[in-house]
Amino acid sequence: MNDVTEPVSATLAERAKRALGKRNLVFIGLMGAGKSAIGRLTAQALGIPFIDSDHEIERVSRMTISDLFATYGEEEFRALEARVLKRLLRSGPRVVSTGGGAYINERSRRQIKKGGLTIWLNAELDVLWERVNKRDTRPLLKTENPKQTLENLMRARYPIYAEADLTVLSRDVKKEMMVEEVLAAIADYQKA
Ligand SMILES: Nc1ncnc2c1ncn2[C@@H]1O[C@H](COP(=O)(O)OP(=O)(O)O)[C@@H](O)[C@H]1O
Ligand SMILES: O=C(O)C1=C[C@@H](OP(=O)(O)O)[C@@H](O)[C@H](O)C1
Ligand SMILES: [Mg+2]
Repeated sequence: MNDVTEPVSATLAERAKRALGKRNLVFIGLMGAGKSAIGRLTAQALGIPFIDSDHEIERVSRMTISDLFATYGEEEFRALEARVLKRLLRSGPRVVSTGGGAYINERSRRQIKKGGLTIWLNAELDVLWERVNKRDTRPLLKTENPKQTLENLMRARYPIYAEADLTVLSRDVKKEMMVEEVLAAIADYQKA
């Protein structure tokens, strides 16, 4: 039990920052859940650096995610993703937003669990679909029936995302409200 009384004046962001300490905060969840967008805003609120692992992968490879998948295939992409994550998670505190498949890959999942506090942005299919169908940047959804593909990924992945330390329901509310809920979840988190 933590018996230190919080000063009443501490803002939610300050309390969350204190609870996070030197750990990284790692966003996981399916495509369209808001990991990149909410991760960036959360880092701003906490006043700590933000890195999106897909962005970092694109920077070091000088290729887009789509081109990486098309040229080298998913397996090579996962190997590169695991290497990049290992480096990004070496020191903290940072907010790291991962791509949707990172936590599903065993090697990356091990690194993520070791490297920080994990937060799953859980979302319903229709919320995700409304968001991802506006863009064609996600190679895994270039199928005949992308909504069905997304649903299949939900079934396969949600039990694994559920291992996260924290879960917040991602839905169509203002992004600032999502950030508040994320900060509250961190501030309230007590590891057993
Ligand atoms: N709470 C929200 N309300 C409305 N749109 C959102 C919300 N969160 C994210 N988005 C939008 O949904 C799209 C997908 O979000 P993104 O952060 O790229 O998801 P992810 O990185 O999990 O795939 C983006 O256009 C983003 O601006
Ligand atoms: O779910 C996945 O396997 C993927 C999700 C994408 O990231 P977002 O979840 O940020 O869209 C990106 O890493 C790649 O297209 C693969
Ligand atoms: Mg993203």
